[in-house]
Amino acid sequence: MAETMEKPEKVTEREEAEEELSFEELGLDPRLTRALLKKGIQKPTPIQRVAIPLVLEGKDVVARAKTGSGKTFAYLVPLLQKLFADVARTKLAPSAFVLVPTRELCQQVYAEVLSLIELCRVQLKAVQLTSKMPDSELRNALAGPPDILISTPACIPKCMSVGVLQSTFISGSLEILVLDEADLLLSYGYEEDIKALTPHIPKHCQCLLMSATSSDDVEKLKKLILHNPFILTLPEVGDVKDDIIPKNVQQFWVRIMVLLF
Ligand SMILES: Nc1ncnc2c1ncn2[C@@H]1O[C@H](COP(=O)(O)OP(=O)(O)OP(=O)(O)O)[C@@H](O)[C@H]1O
Repeated sequence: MAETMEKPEKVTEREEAEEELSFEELGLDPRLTRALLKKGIQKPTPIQRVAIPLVLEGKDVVARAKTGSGKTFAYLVPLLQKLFADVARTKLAPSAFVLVPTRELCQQVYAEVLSLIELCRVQLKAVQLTSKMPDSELRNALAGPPDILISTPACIPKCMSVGVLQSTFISGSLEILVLDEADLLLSYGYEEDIKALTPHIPKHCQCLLMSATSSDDVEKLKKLILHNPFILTLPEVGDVKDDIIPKNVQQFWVRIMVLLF
C-alpha cells in the first residue's frame, strides 16, 4: 500500500533550505555541474532535486511531473554520472537503454546526451537507433558497443531478431533502463516490444520510468519492469515555466509526495 509523506509545518525552514540545494549538494560530479552551467542550468528543478539523489543511489524510480518540469535531466544527468565511473569496463552491449515513444524525442534526448558528453569530455559513446534503419546501419551503430542506446522500444526486438544485439549480452551488460514519456509508450503500440525485452533485463538493472501523467498504462509498465520503486509525484501548481525559473514561485513546490511501495 502506498504511503504519502506530507510536509509537517515544523520542518518548513529545513525544506525551504532543501529547495535551495545545488546540483553539487545533490551529489553531482563537478564535470556535470559545470556542463549544466554552460548550458545555462544553475539550479535543479523540484523533480531533479528529488530524483537525482535516488538515481545516484541506484533506486528504481517512477517520476510523474508535468511536461517541461525537467524530467529529462532528472534521469540523464545521474545516468551519465553512473557511467563515468565505469568508462573503461569491457562490455558486450550498451550499459544503458533509454526508450522513448517517438523518433523526435529520440533525437532530442540523443542531442542532450551528446552535448553533455562533449562538455564533460568523457569517453562515452551514445547512439540513437530507429527501427527503419537497415540492418547494416544497426550493426555499425552497435559495433563497439556504445555505452548508451537511445531508441523507440521497437528497435530492440528488431536488433535481437537480426542478430546485431544478442539477448545474452543485454542480460550481461544492461545496468540502467529508462522508459521516458512512459504514459505514451503503450498507446503508441510498443507493449509487445517492451514485453519482448523484459525477460532479458537483468535483475540488478536499475529501472526508471518518467511520465507526465499517471495512467493505467504507466501502472502496467511499472508492474512489468520496476522493483519496489520510489514513486515521485509533483503536485500540479502554476504554469510549466514556473517550475524552472523564478525562485519565489519555487517556494510553492514544497510538497513533493514521495510514495514508497
Ligand atoms: N534545472 C533546470 N533549470 C533550467 N532549465 C531547465 C532545468 N532542467 C531542464 N531545463 C530546461 O527545461 C526545458 C524542459 O525540460 P524537459 O524537456 O526535461 O521537461 P520534461 O519534464 O522532460 O518534459 P516532457 O514531459 O515533455 O518530457 C528544457 O528546455 C530543459 O533544457
